[in-house]
Amino acid sequence: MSSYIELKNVSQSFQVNESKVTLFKELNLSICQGQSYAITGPSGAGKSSLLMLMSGLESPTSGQGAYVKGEQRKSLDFLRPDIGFIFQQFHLLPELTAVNNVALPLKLRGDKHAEDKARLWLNKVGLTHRVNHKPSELSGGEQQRVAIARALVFEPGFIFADEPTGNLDQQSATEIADILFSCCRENNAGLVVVTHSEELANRAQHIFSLSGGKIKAQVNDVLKAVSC
Ligand SMILES: Nc1ncnc2c1ncn2[C@@H]1O[C@H](COP(=O)(O)OP(=O)(O)OP(=O)(O)O)[C@@H](O)[C@H]1O
Repeated sequence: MSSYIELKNVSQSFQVNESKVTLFKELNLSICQGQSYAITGPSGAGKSSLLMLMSGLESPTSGQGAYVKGEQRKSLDFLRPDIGFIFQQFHLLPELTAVNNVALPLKLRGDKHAEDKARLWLNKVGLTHRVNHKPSELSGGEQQRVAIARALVFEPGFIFADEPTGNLDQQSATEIADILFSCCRENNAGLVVVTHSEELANRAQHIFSLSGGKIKAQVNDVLKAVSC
């Protein structure tokens, strides 16, 4: 059963001291499971804020978000068990080895096979030889591979990635993008990537350009995009 995230007439603003900062007004968009999306736009346009709204981790000032699964339409609060997050700074737990970082989300869900599954995912992202290394003993690209394995290990319906290649050299960035897009495709996960990289954005089936509080949605003609 395919599912999607819907944002309807969503606006976001912040009160900072005496002044009100409006990031965007009345945006409408959908994110479908199994499809890939990039959010681009200038610094400060509100890309990360939009990612937080889509994932249900923050609430909009006005408008509604919904998580639609077949006939069921729920609030975005119900999306939480079904999302994985990847950040520019990796955010791995420094005291845990790669395998324990990846196993953690499964252990928190009470999965008895957590470590076996974590090893399988580290194998998929090409880190079989680094399973017992701690983050400080890994390169930036390797840490991001661990973060991808950790985000995908419990097979969530949606993956959100905020500048996942921002800290990496060109070759590592390309390898990470290959792994991220192919793993999401294999798992039929929806993928939303915030990026300043045109190269990364062009890998997505849909591109949202956010600027001046408005969003422009484009379908990537080179890749096959389908509606939910
Ligand atoms: N909780 C908050 N309170 C006040 N202002 C906020 C809050 N969250 C974000 N902002 C402001 O909203 C603006 C947009 O931030 P956001 O991180 O979403 O932009 P961005 O497009 O992702 O930028 P960048 O490309 O530089 O990462 C910024 O000016 C930021 O300071």
